[in-house]
Amino acid sequence: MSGTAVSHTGENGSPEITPFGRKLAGAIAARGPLCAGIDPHPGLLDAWGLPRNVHGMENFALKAADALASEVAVIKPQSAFFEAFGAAGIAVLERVVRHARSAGALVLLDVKRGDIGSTMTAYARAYLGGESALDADAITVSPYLGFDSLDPALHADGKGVFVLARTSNPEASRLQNALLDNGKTIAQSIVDQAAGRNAGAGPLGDVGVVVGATIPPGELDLGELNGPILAPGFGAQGATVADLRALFGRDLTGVLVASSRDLLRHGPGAAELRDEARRIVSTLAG
Ligand SMILES: O=C(O)c1cc(=O)[nH]c(=O)n1[C@@H]1O[C@H](COP(=O)(O)O)[C@@H](O)[C@H]1O
Repeated sequence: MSGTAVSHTGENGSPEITPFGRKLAGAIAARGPLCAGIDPHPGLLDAWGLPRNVHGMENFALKAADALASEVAVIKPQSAFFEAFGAAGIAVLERVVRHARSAGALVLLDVKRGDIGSTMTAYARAYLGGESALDADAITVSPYLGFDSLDPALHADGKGVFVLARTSNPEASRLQNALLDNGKTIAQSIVDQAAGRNAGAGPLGDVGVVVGATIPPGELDLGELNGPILAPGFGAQGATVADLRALFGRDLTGVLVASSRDLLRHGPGAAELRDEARRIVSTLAG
């Protein structure tokens, strides 16, 4: 279930790469649909009794990864909090990514990248290229340079993307619910383009979308997506399990529920972090 992409030998004898969607479906079946965010906020460093410097951040991030990566399906480090410390912070991020993958979690690196195709190729190499020190299983991407500009990341073998469609923040609605000339909202058009890439894949395609758990039900038609949905906004941003069910339906198949601050505030004890992760998974199943 971990980041190891090559799992079988294909008919022609060459290694067959397990698609990200299949790995994710297996991870969710085994561990539940929780995506644990690792967001080393200054306020959380204070709460864990750690200094607001790169050493405190390193201690926080490695402790959180160590406690949670053997428990949850997906670990989502938020790159911004690591980048804030420059090269030393990126070095910590590299360790977190490696450590979480080797403990059996899939790593969704939250970098929200998006650029013209040739630059996107470099981003894909940085985050989804097997040779990179930041090689993750999936990344978050922004489609505002055009969905097809994301192609280099969409074509990375065995890797996944989560495309921002309808984000959890209150400022998002005006732009993402704006109507295109075909009468669809921008958010719906992004979902539909992701669905086009996932057609025929099973059990889940590799192209996920980000839909905030905080948005009102009924805005989006996700019925044809055939891919995973990352739902941030649960916990610290106010969304509840009832909100998730109202938005995505009773059975949350394919929905990866993300929590960062609300989960991490249960640290620094590893047992407390794991207990809280288990509690969330059981409420999502019930
Ligand atoms: O892509 C994301 O993960 C994301 C998308 C979105 O719509 N809203 C959102 O909050 N996020 C990220 O999810 C995390 C939310 O953290 P908490 O609110 O502390 O659970 C942050 O790392 C955000 O950058």
